[in-house]
Amino acid sequence: MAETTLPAIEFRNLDIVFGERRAEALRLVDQGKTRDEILQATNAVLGAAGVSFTVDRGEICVLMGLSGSGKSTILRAVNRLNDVARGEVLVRHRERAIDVAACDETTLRDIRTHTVSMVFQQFALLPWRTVRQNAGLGLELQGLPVAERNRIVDEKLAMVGLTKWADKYAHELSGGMQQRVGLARAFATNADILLMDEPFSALDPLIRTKLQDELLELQKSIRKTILFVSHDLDEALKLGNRIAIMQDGHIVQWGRPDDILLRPATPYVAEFVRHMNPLNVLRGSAVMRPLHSLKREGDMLLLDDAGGVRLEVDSADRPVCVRIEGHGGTLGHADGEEGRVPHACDVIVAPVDLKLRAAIALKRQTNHPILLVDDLGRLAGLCDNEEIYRGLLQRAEPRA
Ligand SMILES: Nc1ncnc2c1ncn2[C@@H]1O[C@H](COP(=O)(O)OP(=O)(O)OP(=O)(O)O)[C@@H](O)[C@H]1O
Repeated sequence: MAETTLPAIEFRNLDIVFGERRAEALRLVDQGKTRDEILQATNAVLGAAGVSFTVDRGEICVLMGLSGSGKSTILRAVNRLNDVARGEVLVRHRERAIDVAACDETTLRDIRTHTVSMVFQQFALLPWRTVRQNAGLGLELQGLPVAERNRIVDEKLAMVGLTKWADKYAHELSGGMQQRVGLARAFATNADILLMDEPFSALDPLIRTKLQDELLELQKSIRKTILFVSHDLDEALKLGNRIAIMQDGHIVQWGRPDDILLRPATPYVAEFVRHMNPLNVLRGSAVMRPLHSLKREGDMLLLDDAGGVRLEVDSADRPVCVRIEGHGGTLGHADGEEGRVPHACDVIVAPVDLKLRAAIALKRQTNHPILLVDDLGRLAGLCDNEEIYRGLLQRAEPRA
């Protein structure tokens, strides 16, 4: 595989078993026995079974599921804190895919020091060290001289807004601040992969939301690969580029947030998503009527059933102009985040990743149809009332 396309992490048919009678437990896994049956027959706990998925570089992948479903078990396999019974855990390390489950101790140490860094739920700060010393722990293990260490740490403490607290001790900080130290410590090592095991769940809801926002903001510049454990679907949908939903050691669905919301794969997932608010999760691309299903007449696309609103596109399907009941109309370009159009218009053009919330704001403001275009300005689809209602009701258009 070309080095640039190597995923950051790849799990291949991973089984993890806690207990003495591993081989017997694995035989029962192969026979399709459940975790309970395996426990009863062998006294071994099935931590994870048949887990396969990839995490691309720069992606946030969230492992989500009820308590005991196996999220931490999988996360901890990435730096071999858990033994793998069967399968591979490939980690991109120094431009090569290394099977952490099978590599030698020296390589493992190198991976833990330079490639994979962990952020814990309970912050794990050493009480006798200052914030700066805690944040520099990973760099100390890398053997960096103190001046260099402090330079990097101060930079990371600034990133998480803790510059003024560098010389304080953990007990002098609030929970949210302590977790910011945890983040600074993980960022400081320059590891490409961050493992985050429910990092915000010990915090109160307001601080938790704030740290989620900060993480997303930071991620725009740091572009780390993050494997994040959460038992909260709201958090998973907000943070994850992709989400793996776990049940009893198995991954029951792995996909993008909109896929999980619109196409839950099992009743268990459907139960999770039933009460979710789709407004902040769904984007135009997930609900739009795609270009190929719009009616065409020559180089005109009909945007309403009566054929009164017609769009002319060029040879690359880029919107050129619009005609309303035979008269020339104007196209207005909206920003994708806020849902605002700069001037009066008849039809709106917006980025295909327009949030559903922004689409509703635009409709409310103008009541015009919304054309969704890709990065090159080519029409991808139409988002009008029908598509918005469908999204709100979390009903997927049958796949074409
Ligand atoms: N070191 C261990 N020894 C024995 N059993 C373990 C060990 N680690 C995890 N388990 C068991 O494996 C199963 C999965 O645990 P895991 O911690 O991965 O779940 P989780 O989804 O992360 O749950 P939580 O949200 O409660 O942390 C549980 O039944 C747990 O008891």
